[in-house]
Amino acid sequence: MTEFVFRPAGVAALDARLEAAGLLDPAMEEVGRAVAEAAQGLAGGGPVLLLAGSGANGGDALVAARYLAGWGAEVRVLAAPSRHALTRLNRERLAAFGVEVGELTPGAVTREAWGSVVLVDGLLGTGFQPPLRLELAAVVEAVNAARGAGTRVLAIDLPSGLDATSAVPPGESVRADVTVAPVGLKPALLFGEAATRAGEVRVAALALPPDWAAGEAWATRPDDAAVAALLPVRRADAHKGTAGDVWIVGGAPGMVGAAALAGLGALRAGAGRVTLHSGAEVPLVTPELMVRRHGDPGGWLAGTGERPDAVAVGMGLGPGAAGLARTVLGWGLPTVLDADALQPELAGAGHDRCVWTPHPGEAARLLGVGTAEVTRDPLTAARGLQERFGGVVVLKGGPSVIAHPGGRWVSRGGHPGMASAGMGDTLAGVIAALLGQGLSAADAALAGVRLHARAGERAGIRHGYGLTATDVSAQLGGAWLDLTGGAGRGC
Ligand SMILES: NC(=O)C1=CN([C@@H]2O[C@H](COP(=O)(O)OP(=O)(O)OC[C@H]3O[C@@H](n4cnc5c(N)ncnc54)[C@H](O)[C@@H]3O)[C@@H](O)[C@H]2O)[C@@H](O)CC1
Repeated sequence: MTEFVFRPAGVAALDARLEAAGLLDPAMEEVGRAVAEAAQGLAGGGPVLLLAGSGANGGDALVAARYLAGWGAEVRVLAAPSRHALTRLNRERLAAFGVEVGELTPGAVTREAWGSVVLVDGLLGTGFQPPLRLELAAVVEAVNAARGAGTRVLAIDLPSGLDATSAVPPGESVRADVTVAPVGLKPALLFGEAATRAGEVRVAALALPPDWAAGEAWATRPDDAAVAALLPVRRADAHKGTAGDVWIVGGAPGMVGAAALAGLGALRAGAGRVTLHSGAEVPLVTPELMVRRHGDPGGWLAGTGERPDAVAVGMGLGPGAAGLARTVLGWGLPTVLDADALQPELAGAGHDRCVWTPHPGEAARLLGVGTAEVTRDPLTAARGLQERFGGVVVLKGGPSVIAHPGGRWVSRGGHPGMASAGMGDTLAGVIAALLGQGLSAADAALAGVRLHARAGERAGIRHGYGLTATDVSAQLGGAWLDLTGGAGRGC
């Protein structure tokens, strides 16, 4: 399922539409039921403690308590006073089930958590405005202490205390084992330290009018079927001339490995022919990679009339890369700009066939901000880069963000072993290969990132944290088959 990613403003807008259509009550009912089902699965028949805050997040918890009580589970409920109409209504409905609702205090949480197998955190969701007020801070501490003593914690929408938009928790927050997110994900569930506090994230789909969720989403996370549909299908009479002629422009003395890795990535992602243009002597990484050395690569690029189907420029290129990149951009061909070609002076030079592939440090350089600002909110950073540089931006990370003129995608998968030098060079080659096979810049970026991540997952099984970019390249063909469902498609 392709998932939506919302910011609080999008959630509020969706709520307003639901309310205007008289659908907010059924929506909260659906969320509560999904939470109850997840809690029941975790509790295995044991007692469940539900904590309800003063907003709609608390309302979700009260609905969940009603379902659990109706299914015969032992439920304990502690709730804050609320002025939220639907939350109050659901508290009244719960009373009809004979469930007593206790006052939400840190002491009560500690007491009631004792013997509870699962604790449901419905304290705060997208309506949280940091910092956490003192009385709730102590409740959060009590929740985490209960978890430390063995109670499983299920958060509704977000672990309480996380700022929905930020990868950096504003302070202490609930640490959850499972988070059930209504309608879609929030950035905090995807990125950085915040995401590590959410545990396993499950999206609870709601019955909404078609297009409502898409209309309010800040980004989407496409599934593998959507990515597979982008990959080219070859005819039986395909030959190297139809599979894309790719150039890699990179490699300076002492930095030739980066360009060689990009070349290898392009070959393994199906490019028909890959030529590495370099100002340095490049080692033979594989005989299929053609290497052309130029005394003055910039001069040669400026003068040559030869043109490939796609170019990747910048890997290991060193100083002067911006000038070379500008020349290549001037050709208007499908182009990947990576590493040293990612220079602020190229702002506005992008065109609709180019893909910029910065990691957070490079993105910070391009935006003129600190790296922490980029990693705190990668979706906003990627959008800012796309607006400033044009084309498509892949902001690399776990997960990566792809910003294109129509919106933003968040990638899936990958492996922590991919945190090693050379991975980005391989990715640049992969995206160039897909461009060379006729994909648009946005599609090549999305499909390239997912292929690379899938190859990393495969390589990770064998090599764990010791996996290298070369290992990932070697798995690209298998990753392609995983995504498309087998060999020979279309032949
Ligand atoms: N469209 C959707 O996605 C739906 C969302 N629902 C739920 O609605 C939630 C959002 O509800 P609300 O907007 O009512 O917001 P929340 O329930 O997240 O929080 C609002 C409450 O928290 C309190 N609060 C805010 N900042 C605080 C702080 N720093 N310290 C202590 N207390 C603080 C406020 O006083 C307010 O009472 C979502 O997270 C989700 O759980 C569902 O109920 C229905 C459908």
